Amino acid sequence: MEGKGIAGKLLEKSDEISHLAIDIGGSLIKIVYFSTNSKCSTNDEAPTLSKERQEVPNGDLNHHILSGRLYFVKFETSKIEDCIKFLASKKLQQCGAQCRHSHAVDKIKMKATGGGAFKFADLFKEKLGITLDKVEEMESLVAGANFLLKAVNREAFTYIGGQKEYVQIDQNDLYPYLLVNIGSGVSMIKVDGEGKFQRVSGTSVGGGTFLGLGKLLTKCKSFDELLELSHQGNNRMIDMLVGDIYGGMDYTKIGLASTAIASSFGKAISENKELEDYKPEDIARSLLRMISNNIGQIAYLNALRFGLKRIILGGYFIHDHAYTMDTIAVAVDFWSKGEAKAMFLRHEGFLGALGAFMNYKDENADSMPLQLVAKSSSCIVDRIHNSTRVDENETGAVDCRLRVSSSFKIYDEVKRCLPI
Ligand SMILES: Nc1ncnc2c1ncn2[C@@H]1O[C@H](COP(=O)(O)OP(=O)(O)O)[C@@H](O)[C@H]1O
Ligand SMILES: CC(C)(COP(=O)(O)O)[C@@H](O)C(=O)NCCC(=O)O
Repeated sequence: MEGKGIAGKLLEKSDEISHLAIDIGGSLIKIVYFSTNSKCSTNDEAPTLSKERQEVPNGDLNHHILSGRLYFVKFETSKIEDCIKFLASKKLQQCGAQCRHSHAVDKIKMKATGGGAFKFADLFKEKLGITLDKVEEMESLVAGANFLLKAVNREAFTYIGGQKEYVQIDQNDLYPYLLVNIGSGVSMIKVDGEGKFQRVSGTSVGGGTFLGLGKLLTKCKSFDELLELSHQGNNRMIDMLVGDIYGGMDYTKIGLASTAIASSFGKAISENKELEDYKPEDIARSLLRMISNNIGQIAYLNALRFGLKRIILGGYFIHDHAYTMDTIAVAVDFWSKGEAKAMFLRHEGFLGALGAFMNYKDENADSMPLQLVAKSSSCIVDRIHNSTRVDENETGAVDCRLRVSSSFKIYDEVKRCLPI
């Protein structure tokens, strides 16, 4: 990863990283960083920044607006060494070193969330001298989702009949909603406002289950390979359909079409076949459908439980994947009889990291939360739709402005965030 790939290229172009937050999950590490795209100075002076003094709504002139971009990078948690190398990469260290002041190494803090913020705290300290400043995982997911829904243009969309339809949600009509985060496992959170939420349910049958079972059953080596394989498959070869049980007929009395799945993987019981007799692509398809369907159903039941009409889906499992989104959306629509809507997010995998990022405080301004404002035309890098290969370690950079107090020096934050 070091020096290679999109993330490496981005860093070369964007030397001035001011804030960086990390979400270390069971499967993936997600990093969000803000960069002003300006050069670090070569002496101890503050770097030249493209900052403007700008009047803010409350008449307070003591703030700078830093223009820049939010970048999104991911690594596999099992390859945490790559992530450590990335953070310690020469470019970052150089920038930190050039901006060096008197901060003690043990003062360097980085906002971090996810279980790995606990599990790998010692590793970060040992390898990078960074203390992980932990932000609670559910709190981060909610803060990240709220930010995206409120601030980023063309972020939320519905997926119906193979079509994405972007939804601009009225900020006054955002709450309540059900946030369903499909990571290794699944968390379901009822969100009632900024910082107002309750984790109402969850299931251990999630993204980790798909990848774990998929690897065992198909010999695929990676998530992308498994998704790609699922494209070519036909789940009917393995799933037992209503028609298989009802002699090709619909079960009209209870509203089940003959093509509906009666039992996921059900055909495998009735035939005298071994695993090798099934095509890996059919298994992958059936597995993806089973897990997506199940999550869609549990999400709907929880929405029903609390009278929620809007279900927002996040987590890297979704991965902008057409079949996954379609299955979940159809499941929610089917069980709710059209009453509830499933919505997806462009930056679905980065809710936790974004939320941890939002947790930075401007220590020069009475510890006010940093104010991050996405520019209106923030869809910089659109992802390849209908493809399972969004292979770059980076997705959809977002143009942003960061409002900080005038006494804030960007290099202070660089020192706080990065190894020096
Ligand atoms: N490149 C990848 N490697 C592994 N899993 C991936 C990858 N891309 C997507 N996934 C899916 O995303 C899930 C992890 O989602 P994520 O939101 O990052 O959860 P976590 O925080 O538990 O790591 C995996 O279990 C897998 O289903
Ligand atoms: C424990 C977790 C919050 C960890 O988050 P993750 O790394 O999976 O994103 C999540 O895996 C989860 O909610 N699992 C489901 C546990 C349950 O409710 O049964």
